Amino acid sequence: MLIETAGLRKTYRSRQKKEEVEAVRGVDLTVKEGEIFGFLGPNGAGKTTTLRMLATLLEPTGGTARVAGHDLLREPHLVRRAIGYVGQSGGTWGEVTAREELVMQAKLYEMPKAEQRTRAQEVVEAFEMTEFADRKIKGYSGGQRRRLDVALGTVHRPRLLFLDEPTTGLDPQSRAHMWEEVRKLRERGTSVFLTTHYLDEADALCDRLAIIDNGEIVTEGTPLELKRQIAGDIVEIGVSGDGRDAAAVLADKPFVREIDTDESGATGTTLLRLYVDEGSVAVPDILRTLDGADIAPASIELHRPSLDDVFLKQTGRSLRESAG
Ligand SMILES: Nc1ncnc2c1ncn2[C@@H]1O[C@H](COP(=O)(O)OP(=O)(O)OP(=O)(O)O)[C@@H](O)[C@H]1O
Repeated sequence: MLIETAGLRKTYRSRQKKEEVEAVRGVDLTVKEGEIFGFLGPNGAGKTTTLRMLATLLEPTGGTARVAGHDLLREPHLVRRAIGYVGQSGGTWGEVTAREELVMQAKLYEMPKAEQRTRAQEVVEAFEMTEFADRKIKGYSGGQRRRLDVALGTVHRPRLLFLDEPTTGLDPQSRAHMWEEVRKLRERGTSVFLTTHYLDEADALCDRLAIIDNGEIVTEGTPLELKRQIAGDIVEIGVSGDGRDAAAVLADKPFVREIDTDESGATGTTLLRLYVDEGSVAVPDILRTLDGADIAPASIELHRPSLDDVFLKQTGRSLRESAG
């Protein structure tokens, strides 16, 4: 295991020690060598706090962890040597060039002088930065700057790279490019632990992920495993009123596993969320049943479970909305 934590906790105390924020409330995690592991959750869920603890930048209030073969609390210096860390955007800026920053980083990690420029060149090529590596950073686009941030984290060839929201604020093309860079890191043998509040990013990029909410892990697995927790399909039906009549007639149907009622839709309507075995078979039957009870649905929609449905099922809220 590359990362193994047990009961990892962090409580922030205000200076007057009056207020306490339980940012991380006992996290048990395992990350395997060679994985892209995602930590998905809404704003304030505790993602950055966990990541900074694992990267030795923040002292845990409780719990234990091994990172890259070393005890996080007893051997932080050995952990530090094995990992790379890229914080939320805003790291690089200024009059120097990407190449100069990379050489600086190599120096910082005490690489022999002869190797510093060679290593910088390798990283420039690996991250396809040749075109702009010798220009001043202040003229870079957001995507170029972010690419440099991540490149800097890899100069000393870490086994494990921590990335805090690597694509936040990037345009779709730069995001796609960043996903490719992260996949290439894995191909070259670097494992990646990243945080994100993008559902599609967690789904497309991560081998495994944990969903965190309110400082606690809600669920963990491969994107496919998580979506399979919601067996079958989801049919969403909009009905006027409180939806009780519709829910009552549909609840008796053998193919309906569960019905959730969501009143947050348009005024005067209710959204019924039906978890069914096979959506395409269920929809005609649902329509017939509603028709038989003289209920005309305002909308009906069939969809395969997404990671948002997993979050919704576990927390009762949509991550799409909570992430802001
Ligand atoms: N230095 C601090 N002092 C007090 N409270 C803090 C501190 N840093 C974070 N918190 C609180 O801890 C909780 C978790 O914050 P954290 O930054 O880990 O969340 P996050 O999931 O990374 O969110 P985001 O996506 O916004 O970065 C939040 O309620 C936050 O306000």
